[in-house]
Amino acid sequence: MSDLEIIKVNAETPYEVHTRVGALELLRGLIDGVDRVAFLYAPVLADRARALADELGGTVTMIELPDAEAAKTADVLVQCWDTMADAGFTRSDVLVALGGGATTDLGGFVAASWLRGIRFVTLPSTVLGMVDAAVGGKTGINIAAGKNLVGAFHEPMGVLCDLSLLETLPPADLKAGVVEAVKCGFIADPVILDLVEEDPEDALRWDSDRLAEIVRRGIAVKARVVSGDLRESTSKGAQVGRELLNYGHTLAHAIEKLENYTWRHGEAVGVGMVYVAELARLLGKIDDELADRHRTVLQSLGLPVSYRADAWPELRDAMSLDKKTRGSTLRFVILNGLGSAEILAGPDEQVLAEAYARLAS
Ligand SMILES: NC(=O)c1ccc[n+]([C@@H]2O[C@H](COP(=O)([O-])OP(=O)(O)OC[C@H]3O[C@@H](n4cnc5c(N)ncnc54)[C@H](O)[C@@H]3O)[C@@H](O)[C@H]2O)c1
Ligand SMILES: O=C(O)C(=O)C[C@@H](O)[C@H](O)[C@H](O)COP(=O)(O)O
Ligand SMILES: [Zn+2]
Repeated sequence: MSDLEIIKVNAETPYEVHTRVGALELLRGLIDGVDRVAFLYAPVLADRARALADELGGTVTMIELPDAEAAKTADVLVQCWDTMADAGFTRSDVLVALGGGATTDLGGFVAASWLRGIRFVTLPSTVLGMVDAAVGGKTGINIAAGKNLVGAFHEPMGVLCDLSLLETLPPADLKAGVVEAVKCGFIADPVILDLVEEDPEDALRWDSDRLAEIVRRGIAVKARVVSGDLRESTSKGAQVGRELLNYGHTLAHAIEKLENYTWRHGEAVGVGMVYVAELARLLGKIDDELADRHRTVLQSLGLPVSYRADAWPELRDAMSLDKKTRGSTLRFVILNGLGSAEILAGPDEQVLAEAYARLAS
């Protein structure tokens, strides 16, 4: 057994993240004795969800969500509340969310908001969900003004990453999920970058040992960072707390908004990381080798590294509502070395535009 097969998150109530083929068999034991289960799932996983629900026994209310980002809306949230009210869900009941990051973000927010918070379990079915979204308790929805602007911090009671679910994941989604692990490589664990660079094709094989190690290392970084700053409240001066995990996300969320959420989150994060690498290079914080490595590792995976040149004014506008912004001061996470980051607060507008010009196509 890999020593990263079970990773602990030190939340107020600590919980475990299990990552292996067959991890879903732990679900029954995890929620043993619960009266009612709300089982939320992505449509593509309907058969798997029903089979799992049958194994649980007891009263299970099945809720099929719209696919992908269409699940992360206020309308869907209200529909879930209404269904849970009809089924009489109480504070001792549990919600289970099976799907990618969109499903677990919405499911987590239903759990956070129902009766002001009930327990929930995440069963991520994408690489991105396993490495990132299902762990750490950020839950929420998108609104017209931007990505994840409404939500809550609410930790799951357990996370089961069953690697066998990745067999049916479309290659483009698998690839986009690896980006969040690459992010963890730049901010904390460069071995992840080595693993991708040594054999990018193998890194994208759903059943390779390499991908399993990349996923587990990504989870380990996420678990370590959130355990130190659950509510993203401790960045001070040079000390970067949970905001570290937001590396590349300021521009990424702006791109997602402009694209009406049709770009995959991971693809946008890749471009966002190239952007902050250009910012750091311009400011003399990182050398050319490290800045260029962002492009080369993403390109080796066949991921985008640029965006439309004419989009800058709209992107700049959208970035103002980023959650790291304080007052009117825009803040970015930038590297000052491999595996080492700092907060860049209120950068010069010309530098921001120049960094964008360097990645624009
Ligand atoms: N809460 C967090 O900390 C956090 C972290 C990272 C990302 N996110 C959020 O996660 C979302 C992106 O997650 P995602 O990339 O998993 O996208 P997603 O949930 O939209 O899933 C991507 C696609 O894969 C399909 N799919 C999922 N599992 C499958 C499987 N096993 N087989 C076949 N198809 C499958 C889905 O139906 C969907 O079409 C974004 O909304 C992002 O903001 C949240
Ligand atoms: O867990 C975190 O913290 C992250 O920032 C992880 C990100 O990968 C993730 O996309 C998160 O949802 C972004 O958070 P947001 O607060 O910028 O919406
Ligand atoms: Zn992300």
